[in-house]
Amino acid sequence: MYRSLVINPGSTSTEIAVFADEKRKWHQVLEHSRGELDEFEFVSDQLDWRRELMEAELSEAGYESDDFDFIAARGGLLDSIPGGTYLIDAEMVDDLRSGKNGEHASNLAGIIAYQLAEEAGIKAYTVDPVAVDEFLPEARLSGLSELPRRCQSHALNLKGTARRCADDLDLELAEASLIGAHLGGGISIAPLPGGRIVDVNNANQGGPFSPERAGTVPALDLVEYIFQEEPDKSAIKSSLVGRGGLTAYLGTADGRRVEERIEQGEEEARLVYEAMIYQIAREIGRMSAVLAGDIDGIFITGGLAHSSYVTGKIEERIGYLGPVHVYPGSEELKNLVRGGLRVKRGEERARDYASSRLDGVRE
Ligand SMILES: Nc1ncnc2c1ncn2[C@@H]1O[C@H](COP(=O)(O)OP(=O)(O)OP(=O)(O)O)[C@@H](O)[C@H]1O
Ligand SMILES: CCCC(=O)O
Repeated sequence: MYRSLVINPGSTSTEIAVFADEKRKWHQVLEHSRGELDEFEFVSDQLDWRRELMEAELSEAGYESDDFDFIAARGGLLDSIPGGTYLIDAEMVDDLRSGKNGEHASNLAGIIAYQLAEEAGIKAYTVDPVAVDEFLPEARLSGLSELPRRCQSHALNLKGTARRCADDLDLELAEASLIGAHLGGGISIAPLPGGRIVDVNNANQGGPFSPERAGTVPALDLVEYIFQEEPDKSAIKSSLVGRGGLTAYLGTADGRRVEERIEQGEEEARLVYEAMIYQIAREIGRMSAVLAGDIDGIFITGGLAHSSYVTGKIEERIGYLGPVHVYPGSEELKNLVRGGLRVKRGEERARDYASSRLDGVRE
C-alpha cells in the first residue's frame, strides 16, 4: 500500500488530500479570500504563505510529510513535454519559480511538493500538465510562421478520462481511438489515438467559446478593435480568457444559472447556450477528421457534463460519429495519484523533465 499527499492549488484555493493507494483518506480545500490574495503582488509571492497554511492543516489532521511514500502535485506552466508522470526535480522547479511560461497558481504545487519531498527523502511527481504537447507535425502550423499553434489543454482530465473510457469500451488505451471533450470553465477538445493528444483547440486561444473564455474570435476584426480602441493589454486578455464566452454575453459563467434563465423563457440565454453547444459539437466534428473517422468512442467530461441539456444536445449532433460516453466532473486528484502509483508499481517510468522538453521540435 502506498500513502500519498496530493497538492492542487487553484487561483482562489489550495486543495490537499491524502490517499492510501487509490482511496482518498482525507481531503481539505483551503479557500483564500480576495483580501488575503491582494496582499501579494505576484502569485509566486504566495509560496511560503500557502505552504505554511497547508502544513498547519496537515499537522492538525495528524499528518507529517514523512508519513508519505510520494507526493503528487498539479503541473504548472512548464515547457512543452509529452504526456506522462514526471519526477519533480530542481530544473523543473527553476522553470516554475521563474514563471517563464506564465504565472499560475499551479506553478506553486511543484515547488511546494519538491521542498516537502526533499525534506522527507521521498519523490514528488507531476502528471500530464497543461503543457503536454503530442501534436502531429501538421497540427503546429497556424498559417503564420511567426505564430505556431501551441498545444495546451486540460491534459490531466482528458488523459485520465481517456483511460476510463477505453476501459469501459474494453479496449487497451494504446489501441483506442477516442475524441475527448473537457467542458469546464475552459473547453479542450482533442482526438486521442492511443491516448495521445495529437491535436487540440487551445482552450485559451481557440475552439468553442466556453463559460469564461472567448475561444476563436475573428482575427482581423480583433486587430482592428485593438488599434481603434487601444484597450489595456491585461483588460483585452482577460476579456478573452476569464470574461469571455457565457460571461461576456450573459454575465455569468454558471451553466446551472443559464439553464434556470432558459427555463424562465429568456431567449438570449437560450441562444447563447445553444451557440456554445453548437460550437462544441462542431469542434468534435472537426477532430473526427484528424482520426479520419476511425473512432471507437467520444467522451464528454468536466463540470458542464453534469448537464443532460448540454450532453444531450451535443449527442444529437455528433452521435453519428460513434458511441458517446459521459463522465461528469474532473478527477484531478485521483488522476494525479494514479500517475504516481503507476510509477511506484513499475507500470510506467517517471519521465525526466529536462530531456523530455520539445523545444527542438517546435523550432
Ligand atoms: N449541473 C450542472 N449543470 C450545468 N452546468 C454545470 C453543472 N455543474 C457544473 N456546471 C458548470 O461547469 C463549469 C465548471 O466546470 P469545471 O468545474 O470542470 O471547471 P473549472 O475546474 O472551474 O475550470 P477548468 O475546467 O477550465 O479548469 C461551470 O460553468 C459550471 O457552472
Ligand atoms: C489550456 C488551458 C488549460 C486550463 O485552463 O487548465
